[in-house]
Amino acid sequence: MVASSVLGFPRIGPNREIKKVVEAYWAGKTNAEEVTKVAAEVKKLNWTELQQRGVTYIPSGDFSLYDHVLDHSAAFNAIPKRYHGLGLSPLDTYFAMARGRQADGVDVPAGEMKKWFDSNYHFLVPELDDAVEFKLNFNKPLEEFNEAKALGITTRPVVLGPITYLALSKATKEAKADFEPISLLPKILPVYKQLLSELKAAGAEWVQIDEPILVTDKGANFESQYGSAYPELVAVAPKLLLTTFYGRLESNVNFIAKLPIAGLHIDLDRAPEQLEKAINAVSSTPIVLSLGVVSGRSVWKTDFSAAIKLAEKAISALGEDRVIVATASTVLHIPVTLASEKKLTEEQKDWFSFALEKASEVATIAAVVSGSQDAAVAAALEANRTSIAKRRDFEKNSDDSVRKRVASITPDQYERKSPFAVRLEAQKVLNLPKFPTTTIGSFPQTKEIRQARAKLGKGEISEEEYEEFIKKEIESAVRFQEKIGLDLLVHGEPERNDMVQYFGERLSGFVFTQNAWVQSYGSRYVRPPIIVSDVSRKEPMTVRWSQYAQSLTSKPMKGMLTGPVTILNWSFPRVDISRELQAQQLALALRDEVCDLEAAGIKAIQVDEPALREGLPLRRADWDSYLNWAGNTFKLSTAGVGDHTQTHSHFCYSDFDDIFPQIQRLDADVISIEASKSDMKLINTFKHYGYSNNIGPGVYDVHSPRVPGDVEIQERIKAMLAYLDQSLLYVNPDCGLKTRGWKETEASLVSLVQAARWARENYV
Ligand code: MET
Ligand SMILES: [Zn+2]
Repeated sequence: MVASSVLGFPRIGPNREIKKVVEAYWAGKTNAEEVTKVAAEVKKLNWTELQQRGVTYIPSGDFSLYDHVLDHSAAFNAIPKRYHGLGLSPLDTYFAMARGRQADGVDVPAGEMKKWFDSNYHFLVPELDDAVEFKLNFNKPLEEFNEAKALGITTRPVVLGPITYLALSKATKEAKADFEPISLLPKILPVYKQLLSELKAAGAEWVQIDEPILVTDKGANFESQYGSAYPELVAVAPKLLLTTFYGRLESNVNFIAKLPIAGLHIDLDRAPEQLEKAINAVSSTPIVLSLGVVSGRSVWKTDFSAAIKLAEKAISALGEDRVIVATASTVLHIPVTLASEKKLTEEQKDWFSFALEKASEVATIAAVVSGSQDAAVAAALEANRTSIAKRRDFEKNSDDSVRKRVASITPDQYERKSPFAVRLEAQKVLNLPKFPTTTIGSFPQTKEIRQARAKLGKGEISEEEYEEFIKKEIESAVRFQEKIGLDLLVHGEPERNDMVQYFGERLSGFVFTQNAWVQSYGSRYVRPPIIVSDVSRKEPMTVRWSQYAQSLTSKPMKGMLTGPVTILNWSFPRVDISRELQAQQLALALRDEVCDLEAAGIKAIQVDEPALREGLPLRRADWDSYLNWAGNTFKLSTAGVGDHTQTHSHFCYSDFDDIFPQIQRLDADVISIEASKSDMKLINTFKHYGYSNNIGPGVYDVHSPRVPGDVEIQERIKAMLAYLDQSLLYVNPDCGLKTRGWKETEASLVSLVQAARWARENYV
């Protein structure tokens, strides 16, 4: 009998229960007991659902109140010094690491957040040095294993593997210059051994140990570490299933198959071609092969026939007992269940499958390849065949005018009319001072704004009343910026529920869900739209609001758009046509919008591409092709304007060092880029590559409620000016302010404006 498994499950709760309780806790409206209680209910529900759907291996230990990498650091006592001795409870220390804390005389910034592999999930980067004293503060997988056991449910605990954990870590500021976190492997292993042996003693048969670093180019560097660490772990652990996901192992499979592990999981959604190599690598070993045939990243229904073919191939080589049918990765990246969607048409619903439905898929596929004669299994197989065939039919409806327009794109459409130096002169019409201050676009999305939007949705207020409300919000954002003395203004984006959803709702080709939330970071969840057919613009999407905002002030107003690559990366894309083609369609729609904004008198237009970096393939060999089409689509969307129009772009959340030259290639007149949390690591990048257009590295972290002082901002400006041309430096925060409150927004921006004034006086 072939077993089935799910590698990890969304931990947000079917109705965003975790967000609600955690935010209430932060606001002082509830206590730690209540948080634990709600978390227990969500875990119970997840386990029960997976059990009912017939999944053989159900994950535990993958739950988190904020981030599973942060949980791991807290459990292993990798708590940076700045959080010691603050007199906080363990839970408050944990949240201080996650989001900083500024209360009751305590003032500590949050840790750095980075994108988790090539996804839109963010993890807290562990900070390590030789002084770290690893010890097991708590055994989360064990606690959850026992929690499930008490409910009568046997689970397979999930642990983040030691090599991936260390490879994702960074050195603290205090670390020796040549310190590499991986050097701590001998020091961390005893703690892993304790964790694993406790699981064994508690009766866990298997443990899932996640080592996704193996699908990146870095993975191969760690061959000797895998070779030394895993035999030690295996000696004391339950059976270890080493899991790799999000990409291909390439030759790493050869050394991994030599480890004394009991199972190996490979991602066959992202890399179906690696099956054969994996079978060959494990065939002469006792290793069980877990086949990731059901995507954990896509919301489209799995084509059973393709999955079955892969599974049958493995079974014929290894036998039924050595094959598991699994999700390709955790299904954390997709919404909880299709059952919550009441507004999708029956046709649309039939195309998709969310986390719970994917669980049913793995169970069904496993049953089919085990030769099940069950009528329900046969019916599910038949239903899948019909759904897939219907979707294939639908895919034949392409929008000919869009396809033709894409096919006739010419190279000159990617380029601005004149080089930057000429544009810089022409853009003096904006009348900006030296060190221009600006923000990234959004202002606080207050309760009032969310309520007004909800009321409009429920029909409790009319379209006109809503518009009046938005106008007032824009007006007060404009007055606020004038009052504190910002130079280049924004309208504040009060009309936008989300920077991608807003555009998706106005373009053809998307469908929307009501409750399909996925975790982006901590309590921030997003509801990505789904691209289902060719994309085009029906009418201008933002011009009216930008024009209105500009009419209120004599200062220049930035138009604000989300770029093609970000819309694509933060949506669930189609899987029947290439991502490149989808991005081109988006770019043409945005190009029209950019030109319309210019025609409406908007002198500066920002096209945000925060997700450009996360779409970067995990293997360097695949980078050029991605960067080429992604960069081109950005350029296509912005290059239609005249020299006097200032184009901006914005990037955040990630390491930009390695793609910095590509950002230069985009040729935006101004870029703003997140910089404050990575300890100004970007500074080194500037030193290395330089930058020739205007640039505003963020001077403070907006993902934390902490308020920076003006001297702190001055220091950052000073540091940046060591490598950047003072005539090209902009002063702005790291990102938009939508998740912040007004109080801290005002205090922080006042510091920012003061710091820019200081710079004007000190750099003449
Ligand atoms: C995640 S990047 C956000 C950019 C957007 N313009 C904002 O300010 O919200
Ligand atoms: Zn941003």
